[in-house]
Amino acid sequence: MELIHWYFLLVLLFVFIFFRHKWFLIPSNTEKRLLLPPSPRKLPIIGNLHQLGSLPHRSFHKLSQKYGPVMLLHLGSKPVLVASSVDAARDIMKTHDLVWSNRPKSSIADGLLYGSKDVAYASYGEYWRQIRSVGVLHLLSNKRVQSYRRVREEETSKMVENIRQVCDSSNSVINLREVLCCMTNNIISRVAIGRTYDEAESGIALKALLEELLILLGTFNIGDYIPWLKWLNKFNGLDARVKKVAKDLDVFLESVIEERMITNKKEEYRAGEAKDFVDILLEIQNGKETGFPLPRDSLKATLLDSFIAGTDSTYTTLEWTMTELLRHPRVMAKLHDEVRQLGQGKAEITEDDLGNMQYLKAVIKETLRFHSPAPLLVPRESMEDVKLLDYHIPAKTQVFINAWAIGRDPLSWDDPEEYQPERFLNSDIDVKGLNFELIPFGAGRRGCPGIVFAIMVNELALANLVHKFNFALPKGIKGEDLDMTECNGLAVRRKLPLLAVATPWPS
Ligand code: HEM
Repeated sequence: MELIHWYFLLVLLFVFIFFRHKWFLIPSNTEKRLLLPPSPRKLPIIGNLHQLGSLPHRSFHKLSQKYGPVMLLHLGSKPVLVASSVDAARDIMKTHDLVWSNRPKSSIADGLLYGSKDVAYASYGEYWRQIRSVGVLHLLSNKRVQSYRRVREEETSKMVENIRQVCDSSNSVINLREVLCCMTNNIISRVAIGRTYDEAESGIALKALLEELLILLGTFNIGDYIPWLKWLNKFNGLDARVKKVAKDLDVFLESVIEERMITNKKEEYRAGEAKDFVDILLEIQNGKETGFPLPRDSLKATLLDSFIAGTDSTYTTLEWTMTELLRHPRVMAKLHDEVRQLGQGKAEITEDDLGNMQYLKAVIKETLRFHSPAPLLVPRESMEDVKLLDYHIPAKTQVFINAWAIGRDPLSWDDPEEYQPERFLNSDIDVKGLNFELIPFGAGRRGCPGIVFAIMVNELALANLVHKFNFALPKGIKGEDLDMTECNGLAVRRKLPLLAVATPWPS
């Protein structure tokens, strides 16, 4: 055969192979064997975005009852997996934890956190490993968390005092959200920057600024899912809000750091007072202790992370706990008995007393099961093709793990819709990321490094509240009538703040 014919045949063969896969989409044998998870029908352009609803953890749960515990949605052009079973969660956060250790890009986080230089939003890689080790070893180690005991105890006492003052006034209805939020924010603020919101000269402005930071990070950004629509953010004001908050926060953080560098706060510490995050980060920024330098932007992003990750999630847990206690007088009475017996004769409960309060610990675990503040955890993204149970998951798929649905799965829990702390009394199940039926803090490499801190704040505050007061709902409201509607944000909280009447005990 002439050379020209061979050449012609070769071109034909090449065109056939190329078109078969790319254009005509006829699956090859390998592709035929790749089983993708079931998907609800999607619409052009928006995909399944219309099925998200205002409370995605609930919408996903409903969909998963039809499509199964692993389903693949498309939010705009992004493939998004929803995992709603213990096995799927374990597969992602344990068996294939490394593959799933990336976070999807968020342009809002990029804008607010110096290009996602913090721990929570940083992409997986050497930088994240370094910045996470700063958090785990220097800021949130058990020893360091212990060192902030005085801050927690002082702010808890202040909260009790504030409630007592309202009891003394004629209008004795207390906005519990407000007091719990104020206590938590003051603790985090003192630990991170060495002073409470109101001690800062621009106290009110800082409070509003941090609130706006959390709102923006909880905002759904269409541009992340339908990239060609990101121009919309110029017109709806989102881009401008992000820019303004980032700039104002930067001015504030720079002033905190500059002031510290001039006054060298280290020498001012009173005996027994713990170093705050600013001083610890300034000490290690040259890299002598860590082996890598800490640029100024990373330092500022890390400070912001403590406010973002540590405030709303913590006080929201306390607000849900008080809500459930007011709805369940039996549980409240049992908790009173334990705390008042162990706290007998004490002016206040300290962290030394918490070790024996088994029912108190069970109450907090039950709240985290029933009202996980981060019901879909923090999204992750696969870095390469990976198997999930029997399914093939392509690289760059985002995953939401529905911790809220897993916490209510009847396969794992008896009477899952009942608030029953007793279920944890003779059980080894904990929230630390080893029991995949209870994962309010996630698990694995990207699991929450603030668990010990968060649990200590919650236990101490709850113990002192029930030690010092009897709580009731305002006149005319019964526990069963309490509005339990949720509101979505960075943490899922009650739509309406919790109001209650407190009576000092012993009266
Ligand atoms: C009740 C309170 C809290 C809850 C429910 C909570 C929950 C979570 C969850 C679900 C994640 C994502 C885990 C994953 O992807 O597997 C996370 C990550 C994180 N949390 Fe918490 N958290 C709480 C308190 C705190 C506190 C007090 C701090 C620090 C002061 C903190 C710092 C962080 C950080 C830095 C990350 C990012 C970890 C990474 O991406 O490597 N959290 N948290």
